[in-house]
Amino acid sequence: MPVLSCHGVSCHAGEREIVADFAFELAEGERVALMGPSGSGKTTLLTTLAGLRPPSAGHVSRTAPVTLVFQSYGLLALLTAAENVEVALRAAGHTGRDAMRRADAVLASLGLSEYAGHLVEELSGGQQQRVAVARALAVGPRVLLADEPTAEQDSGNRELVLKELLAAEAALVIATHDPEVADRCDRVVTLR
Ligand SMILES: Nc1ncnc2c1ncn2[C@@H]1O[C@H](COP(=O)(O)OP(=O)(O)OP(=O)(O)O)[C@@H](O)[C@H]1O
Repeated sequence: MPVLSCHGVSCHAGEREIVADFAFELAEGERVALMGPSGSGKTTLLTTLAGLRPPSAGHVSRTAPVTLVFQSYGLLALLTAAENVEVALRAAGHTGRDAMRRADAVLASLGLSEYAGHLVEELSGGQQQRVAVARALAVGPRVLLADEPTAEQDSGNRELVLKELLAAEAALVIATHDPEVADRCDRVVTLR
């Protein structure tokens, strides 16, 4: 049984149809690259699959909570990198010291140890993007949707982000323009 599926999904912005009659199934542990030109609807589709916007037609089924890495990160700028991750861990039921320990470990895995105590607004775009990935991975997601999570990374950090995403025991959809990222996934779904 898929952990996430949708059938006949259409998404509109006003009168304009952005995604048309889209069907998709994501199996437990499967890794899918979502590709397509800029403006083809990848972000629209991911936010719809995550349940953040209703489709204008069709149906989305989820058998597990869905975690989303936002394209624009969605971090709390006046908290530190570690606090951003701890907020997610606390919301998932982890308490004080355990949340701090887990946040430190996941930030370290993404090369951010020395920035854990920095305010997000003091970090570069690429560092903020890795904090957003850390926050998503920290909660041990079963279904993870990541919107261009390597777009702001240099090649070394792109590898780090990809390695950590692929090491997660999660069913994964990665929206990407990067053919090398797509090559590392099990299959590619392309929006036109
Ligand atoms: N809230 C909105 N109101 C109007 N149009 C929107 C809205 N959100 C998205 N769109 C339009 O929908 C289309 C798809 O946008 P979306 O961000 O989903 O594409 P994308 O494939 O993720 O693009 P990119 O690769 O550039 O991130 C675009 O043409 C965009 O202008």
